[in-house]
Amino acid sequence: MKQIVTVTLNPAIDKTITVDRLTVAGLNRIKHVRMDPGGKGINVAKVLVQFGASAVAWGFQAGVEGRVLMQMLDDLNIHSRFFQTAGNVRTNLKVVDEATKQTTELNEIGQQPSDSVVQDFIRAFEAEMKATSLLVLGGSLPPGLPQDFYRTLIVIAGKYGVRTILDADGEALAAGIEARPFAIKPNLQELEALVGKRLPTDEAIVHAARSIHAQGIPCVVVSMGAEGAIVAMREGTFRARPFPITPISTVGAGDSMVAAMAHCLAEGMPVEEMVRWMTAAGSITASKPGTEVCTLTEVSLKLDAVEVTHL
Ligand SMILES: Nc1ncnc2c1ncn2[C@@H]1O[C@H](COP(=O)(O)OP(=O)(O)OP(=O)(O)O)[C@@H](O)[C@H]1O
Ligand SMILES: O=P(O)(O)OC[C@@]1(O)O[C@H](CO)[C@@H](O)[C@@H]1O
Repeated sequence: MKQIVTVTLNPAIDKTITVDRLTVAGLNRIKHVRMDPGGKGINVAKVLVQFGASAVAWGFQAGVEGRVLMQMLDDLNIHSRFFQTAGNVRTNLKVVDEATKQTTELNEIGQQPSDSVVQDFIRAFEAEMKATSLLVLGGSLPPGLPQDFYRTLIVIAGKYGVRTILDADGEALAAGIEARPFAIKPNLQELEALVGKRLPTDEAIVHAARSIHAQGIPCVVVSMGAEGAIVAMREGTFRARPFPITPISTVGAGDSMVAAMAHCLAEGMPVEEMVRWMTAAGSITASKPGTEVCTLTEVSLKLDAVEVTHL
């Protein structure tokens, strides 16, 4: 069976700190700290490993934090290929406010990979596509990489018949879409930025998702936090509503959706089932601390609790 490759060009160590109530411009005493390997493609790989899929995480890494990150991936039994560059992997701070149940994210900009390492990456990536069925591209681009870097990778993957799921935002998403990835998964804010207007109703979101689908993107998934998701595909447009949870940290919820999509595509599952899997995976991850992700058993048990409507 061919593998799934996830790419995290700007990985991170996620440092999640919990405070009773966040006081801006005041002293905050930290109750709890946890560290997780982070970055969108890495989170997708974490879920896929839990699901028993054959996945490899690719990207750039640097410095002491890079070594710590590689050790964290090893500890989670995640196969990886990270190209070493100068500097240090970033640390992204996630501040959980227990009183409001809100998380504030402070993400570093990341480390610029050298040109020669980028060229090495592209060469090896192209070779790897021959053994790959599905590609997941996730997260921000590190400084120095052109905004159309994802488009370049999608074009290379396409030469080998590899389908791509793209989870990015801003210019990287807009440029990536030009290469016609198989799927995109913007959250609502990212979709609004992409279409350049507010989308205040389900009808407006459906219209925007369908119009992007009509531009040649087979699967458009719009994630909407506690409101669930809207999915536009050839088979139809679906509205998914999750079961209620107590959100602990929503960090990685969107990545868990992407991972569930990759899993379902690899398994050739029917579209409506895929919508169920994606929603359940996102919601279970949102109910876990830090950047901890859902497991196969947890998701399987909750599939029937997701409400899916064919619009
Ligand atoms: N508070 C919540 N209650 C129930 N389900 C949730 C909640 N937050 C997230 N989810 C689930 O996770 C999915 C993805 O969430 P969201 O739209 O916040 O993704 P995202 O913004 O891409 O997240 P991230 O970038 O942090 O991974 C939702 O579609 C939903 O199924
Ligand atoms: O700064 P980016 O690359 O946009 O997002 C990075 C990040 O916030 O995304 C993941 C959650 O989706 C976290 O693990 C990680 O810290």
